[in-house]
Amino acid sequence: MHDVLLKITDLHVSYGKKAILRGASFDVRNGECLTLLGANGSGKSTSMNAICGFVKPVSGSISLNGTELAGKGPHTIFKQGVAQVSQARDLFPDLSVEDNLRLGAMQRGKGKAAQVLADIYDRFPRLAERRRQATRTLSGGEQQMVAIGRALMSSPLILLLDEPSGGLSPQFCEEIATIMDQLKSEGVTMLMVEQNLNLAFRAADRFIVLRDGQVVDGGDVAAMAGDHDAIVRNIYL
Ligand SMILES: Nc1ncnc2c1ncn2[C@@H]1O[C@H](COP(=O)(O)OP(=O)(O)OP(=O)(O)O)[C@@H](O)[C@H]1O
Repeated sequence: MHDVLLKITDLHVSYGKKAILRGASFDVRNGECLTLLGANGSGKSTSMNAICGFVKPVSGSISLNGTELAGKGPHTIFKQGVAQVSQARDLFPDLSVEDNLRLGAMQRGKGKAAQVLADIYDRFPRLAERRRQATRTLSGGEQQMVAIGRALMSSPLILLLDEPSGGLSPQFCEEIATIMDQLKSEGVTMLMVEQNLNLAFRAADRFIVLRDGQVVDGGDVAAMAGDHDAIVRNIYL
């Protein structure tokens, strides 16, 4: 097993003539949670979308366990083991919780999917209780759990989370943080974009700061000993 699971090297992404990522390089190590920080428009979501194949890079490398992903399509990248937690709004609102979860299994055989589904219900008892309910009738936080559960159904090598706390109450942010702690203790590798700095620093092992499409700062969260002010200043410079 490589120490580095995902290696991004000199990544350039443009929308039309507008360069958004301008030589971004960073690694995600096996089993860690890395958080991408940066001001609005610095290229965080673009980085996630390039890794998932929704946006094609102009140049640079995205390597997963030594396999090149840059230029491949979203379906191929998903099959290689990269699962993005969709926003809750991307769920199928009229389908039941269970049907939404099952859609995440795609590649799995029937027996394996049933086992993974059982594991997800163990992890999210709240979803088990609501398995037959139409997803639109769930609260925002519960829908976010379905989105995380659906991504986990493919047993990914790396889970990408774009704003997992988006619009949730403090109580649900806490629940999401607990879920992420649990995933980390199980060795799930995660890459996260999160504007809620409390959640970002609580869940992450390491952080990087993007500015104008380049990585300008980064380090271990634990080494900061709770002193986040300097990082915050660096984000919003
Ligand atoms: N599909 C697109 N077409 C054209 N420009 C885009 C597209 N998607 C994003 N952009 C632009 O690219 C820049 C970076 O956007 P991106 O969403 O990556 O930033 P971000 O760091 O995630 O910001 P935020 O914190 O506001 O979500 C922005 O200026 C945005 O307007």
